[in-house]
Amino acid sequence: MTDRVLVTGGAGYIGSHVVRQLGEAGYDVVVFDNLSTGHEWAVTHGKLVVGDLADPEALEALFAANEFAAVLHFAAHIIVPESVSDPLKYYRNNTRNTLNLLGAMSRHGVNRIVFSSTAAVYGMPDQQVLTEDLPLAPINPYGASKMMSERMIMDLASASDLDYVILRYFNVAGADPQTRLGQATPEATHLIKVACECATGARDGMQIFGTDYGTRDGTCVRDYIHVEDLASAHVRALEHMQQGNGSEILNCGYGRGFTVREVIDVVKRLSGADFPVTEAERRAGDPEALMADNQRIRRRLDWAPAYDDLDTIVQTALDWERHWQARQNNPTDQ
Ligand SMILES: NC(=O)c1ccc[n+]([C@@H]2O[C@H](COP(=O)([O-])OP(=O)(O)OC[C@H]3O[C@@H](n4cnc5c(N)ncnc54)[C@H](O)[C@@H]3O)[C@@H](O)[C@H]2O)c1
Ligand SMILES: O=c1ccn([C@@H]2O[C@H](COP(=O)(O)OP(=O)(O)O[C@H]3O[C@H](CO)[C@@H](O)[C@H](O)[C@H]3O)[C@@H](O)[C@H]2O)c(=O)[nH]1
Repeated sequence: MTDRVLVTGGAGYIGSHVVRQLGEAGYDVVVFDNLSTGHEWAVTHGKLVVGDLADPEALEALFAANEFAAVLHFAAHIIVPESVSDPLKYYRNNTRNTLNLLGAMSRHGVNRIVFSSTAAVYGMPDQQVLTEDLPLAPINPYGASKMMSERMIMDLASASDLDYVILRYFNVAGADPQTRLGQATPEATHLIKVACECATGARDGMQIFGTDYGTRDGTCVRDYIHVEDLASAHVRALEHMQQGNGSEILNCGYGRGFTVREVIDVVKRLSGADFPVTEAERRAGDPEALMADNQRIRRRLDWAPAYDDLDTIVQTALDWERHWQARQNNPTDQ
């Protein structure tokens, strides 16, 4: 059995951290990415094939040229408000292109997949700590596009020898502690990224979306997971399938949450910067509080986080942000 693995979207934020850990674990990695939001420099291990999942010929050539032991599928569009205004863009790239990928895997006998899903598949649940067997009720096309992809994967698995690990990420943040990788998406909307851009002077200020929630300080609660811990879950998921342990659906989070105000306070304290923060209306589609019940991933993958600390998450994000801005200002000085 070969240990060559295909990583779609491996030039992006989360995929690039996973590629680094896979490379360090000895896997032979092939990244397939159209570089729409990813970066060539972010592929630190293996080979990058520039191509689009919407292109059947490129996919066919990729699978004909390589014998893959498994696929890790990250490639997607990820901006929730954009999915509301342009839903077909999300169904095309997230749902239809997952169908294209599953078709190529099926034709070429590749029978293991790790899939990047999201807490957005749960929608606006009544409870705050979420288990994997809750009913899925996404409230935006992004979440729906991922739920439909999950369903296709499960249906194909029922009809074939496909094994899968569906990972439902909660709020991913932080960066490689050695600042080799980090979130480099232009016009990012994620809370910790936005606050770090304010702290380092790349933005003048930011808003808190909603201060009248029923939480301890009125702002939304989220379960922030360090990208390195999320990456290690992927390596374990791959090993789990390679050892013949079958398919899983697993939440990826720490099981505790922080409010928006608490996150901003940590960014201010660690950076020493006091940037302007204004209070604004609730953002459409924001659930009040989301936290992962992570008992299943701990048990099934024997996964234990190494960075479960908000200061560590924010410090690595701040270090990356400073590095990334210096690099953009002096592109030759890398
Ligand atoms: N960032 C989060 O907090 C979060 C939370 C839950 C789930 N996810 C999921 O994790 C995955 C990775 O997200 P990310 O934050 O690293 O985003 P990202 O935008 O940094 O990475 C996505 C990568 O996929 C590539 N890509 C997109 N469409 C493609 C296509 N048609 N063909 C080939 N390559 C394509 C992009 O160029 C990019 O490198 C996504 O599936 C996303 O839905 C992310
Ligand atoms: O400038 C900002 C940005 C965000 N927020 C708030 O901060 C919280 C977190 O927002 P954000 O970082 O945008 O993440 P989410 O909207 O929770 O979504 C992320 O986490 C989900 C899983 O929980 C994934 O499904 C999504 O893909 C991913 O973007 C929310 O209450 C936002 O309203 C602000 O108040 N101001």
